[in-house]
Formats: sequence, C-alpha cells, structure tokens
Amino acid sequence: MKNDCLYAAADGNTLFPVFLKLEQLQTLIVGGGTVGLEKLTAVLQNAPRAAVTLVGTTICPDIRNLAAEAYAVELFERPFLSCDLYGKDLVIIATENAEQNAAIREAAKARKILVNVADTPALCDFYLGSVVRKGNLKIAISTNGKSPTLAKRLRELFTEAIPCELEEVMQNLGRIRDGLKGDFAHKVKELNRITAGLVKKSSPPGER
Ligand SMILES: C[C@@]1(CC(=O)O)C2=NC(=C\c3[nH]c(c(CCC(=O)O)c3CC(=O)O)Cc3[nH]c(c(CC(=O)O)c3CCC(=O)O)/C=C3\N/C(=C\2)[C@@H](CCC(=O)O)[C@]3(C)CC(=O)O)/[C@H]1CCC(=O)O
Ligand SMILES: NC(=O)c1ccc[n+]([C@@H]2O[C@H](COP(=O)([O-])OP(=O)(O)OC[C@H]3O[C@@H](n4cnc5c(N)ncnc54)[C@H](O)[C@@H]3O)[C@@H](O)[C@H]2O)c1
Repeated sequence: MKNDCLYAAADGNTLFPVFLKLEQLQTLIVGGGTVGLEKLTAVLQNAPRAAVTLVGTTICPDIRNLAAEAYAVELFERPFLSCDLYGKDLVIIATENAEQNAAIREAAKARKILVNVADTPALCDFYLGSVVRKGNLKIAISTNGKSPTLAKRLRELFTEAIPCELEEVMQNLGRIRDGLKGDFAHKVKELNRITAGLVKKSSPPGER
C-alpha cells in the first residue's frame, strides 16, 4: 500500500535534493558572460575547491579575476567543442544563444552527463538552489522554479534568523558524537536526549 503521507509531502515539489562534493567531480561551465559569472560564483561560494572548466568564446574580466583567485578553475577562451565534455560529470550551459544551448545539452545528454541550462527549466536535469550558509550548516532552498526571487528572500531571512552560535553547538555535538561509546542504538538515544532541548515544541494558540 502506498504511503499517503509520504507521497502528499512530495506533491508540490518532486525535486530530490543532494549535496555534491564538487572537488571530486568535474564541472564544465559553457559561457563566459554575466550568467556564466553568476553560476561560477554560485559554485565557488559553496565549493571553493571545485574542479571547474569554463569555456567561453569571450570571457569577461570578472570571471578571469574569480578564476585567478580560485583553487582549480581552468579557463578556455574559445567556442565550445564536444571534446570539452570528456570526463565531465556536470555541465552548466549559459551562452546567449538558446539553440546553441539546446545543442550543447544534447551532446552532454548523449554522454549521460547531468545538465543545467541556466534559466531554462525544461532543459535542466537539476536546478541550482538558493543556499543559506552558516559554518558547517547549509540549507538549500528550492521553490520548484516558481520564484527564484522568493528563494533569494528566504535565504536572506534564514541567514538573519539562524544564530551564529549554532556553529559552536554543531562543533560540540560533533565532538560528543565522536566520543560516544556503545552500540548504534545507544548512540542514537544519547544524541536525541542531548539535543531534545534544542527544538522546543510551542503550544497551540490558547494553550499554556
Ligand atoms: C536560486 C538561484 C540559484 C542560482 O542560480 O545560483 C536560481 N535563480 C536565482 C536568481 C534569479 N534567477 C532569476 C532572477 C530574476 C527574477 C525572477 O525571475 O524571479 C533571479 C533573482 C535575482 O537575481 O535577484 C531569473 C530566472 N531564473 C530561472 C528563470 C527561468 C524560468 O523561471 O522559467 C528565470 C527567468 C529568466 C528570464 O526571465 O529570462 C530559473 C531558475 N533559477 C533557478 C535558480 C532555478 C530554480 C530555483 C528554485 O527552485 O527556486 C531555475 C529553475 C533553473 C536554474 O537556473 O538553475 C538564484 C538565487 C540565488 C540567491 O541569491 O540566493
Ligand atoms: N544576463 C541576465 O541577467 C539574464 C537574465 C535572464 C536570462 N538570461 C539568459 O542567460 C543566457 C546567457 O546570458 P548572459 O547575460 O550571460 O549573456 P552574455 O552575452 O553576457 O554571455 C554569453 C556568453 O556565452 C559565450 N558563448 C556564446 N557562444 C558560445 C559558444 N559556442 N561556446 C562557448 N561560449 C559561447 C559568449 O562568448 C559569452 O561569453 C541567455 O540565454 C540569456 O537569455 C540572462
């Protein structure tokens, strides 16, 4: 029997979130303009050591500056070639030409590479999310493509609302977790006991 609650939860947004280790993967960005810069920035803000190749017929100075400071970004100022796809795991396509973007996507799909065509939901295997970052904590937000602007506003809201002290709490919990002895069930019980006070259930309105 299907689990109604489980399926209802996924009704609105069926995207499956994951957190990728981009320093272990090969990412290609095609396009060296405004959107290419936005996507490279988004990648490096989250994964400063990401291995990225960026190919653009022209490459804007801001991308050059970003790449010069980055750990593993390679730039090629020339048009895209299909050999750029060799060994790539992810491709983000951001040229100004929709037909060209679709053709590059086809070439990538033929190689089973996951593709994001910037601002073109129908041609994406994955979307970029809006990301709240507080030390080790990361919250990725998706509006299912309905409103990236709302995603950005929610990022600002959560960034403001989440206290910086949470990093210390996380570090302490990490230490406690590493030091816990006993079997798995015991560790889970202990960690749940220690953290119970972190999430206080508020009473329904009218109740005390
Ligand atoms: C989150 C974020 C991540 C990132 O890109 O890094 C992101 N877009 C961001 C900003 C943003 N993008 C746009 C605006 C202008 C205002 C507006 O349109 O709202 C603003 C706001 C601004 O810049 O202020 C334009 C836009 N975006 C898409 C379309 C096409 C369409 O909707 O059909 C158009 C119209 C293009 C046109 O009109 O031509 C599509 C997508 N944009 C997504 C991600 C994916 C869905 C994410 C989700 O599920 O919410 C998806 C589906 C695919 C993708 O590109 O991955 C980043 C916020 C980062 C941050 O600051 O936190
Ligand atoms: N700039 C925006 O704010 C914005 C907003 C919404 C949607 N978009 C869309 O995003 C896409 C890119 O926009 P942009 O502002 O970055 O454009 P842009 O003109 O600034 O940059 C396009 C880049 O693609 C490169 N390019 C073109 N053909 C290429 C090829 N064959 N191989 C490699 N590189 C190639 C160009 O040299 C340039 O570096 C477009 O589809 C645009 O409609 C842009």
